[in-house]
Amino acid sequence: MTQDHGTVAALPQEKQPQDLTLVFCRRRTADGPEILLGLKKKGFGTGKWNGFGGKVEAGESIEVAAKRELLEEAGVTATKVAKRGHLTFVLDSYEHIMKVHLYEAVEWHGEPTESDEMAPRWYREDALPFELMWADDAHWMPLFLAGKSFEGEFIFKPDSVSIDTHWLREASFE
Ligand SMILES: COc1nc(N)nc2c1ncn2[C@H]1C[C@H](O)[C@@H](COP(=O)(O)OP(=O)(O)OP(=O)(O)O)O1
Repeated sequence: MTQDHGTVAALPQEKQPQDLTLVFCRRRTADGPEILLGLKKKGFGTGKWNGFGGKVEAGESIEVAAKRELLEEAGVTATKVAKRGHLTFVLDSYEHIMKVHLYEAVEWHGEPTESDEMAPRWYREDALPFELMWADDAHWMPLFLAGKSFEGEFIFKPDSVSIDTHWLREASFE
């Protein structure tokens, strides 16, 4: 794990924070564990494989928002989720500082179904398409897959593709 904590650049003053969610479902198969990713079809991050999530709406709890976005985007109902990450993202191409609340769906049901926003697909956890995912994912996903919880900040370069500075550390959300 990279430990740049303390050396990361100051967050931009002109951007307001915005809460977003990101949820991952997992399953065990005869070939090993798999994780559900979705190909983003429109909006921010189009063309990337990611978990399911979006902005928390006014008056909505973060956990309710996480479950709502999973249902809207993948047709999957989560009855129990566990907070696994708190990640801050800063990109020139996004007007807010993203505060992303990352969850694992611990209990869920429903067959993943394509929506207007995401096309879901199960991936083996040892064969994730990191080259088609956000650059930060390669840093924290190993912690997620190992069952750990974490927090961190990722400040992207002006291209909004590669990471300029970051820190990442294990954390507890109990
Ligand atoms: C920059 O790095 C990122 N990495 C990862 N793994 N995920 C990210 C990154 N930046 C954003 N995300 C996630 C956070 C959210 O789950 C989505 C973005 O949400 P979106 O803009 O699609 O929110 P919605 O409310 O669904 O959008 P609409 O307002 O268009 O309905 O990406």
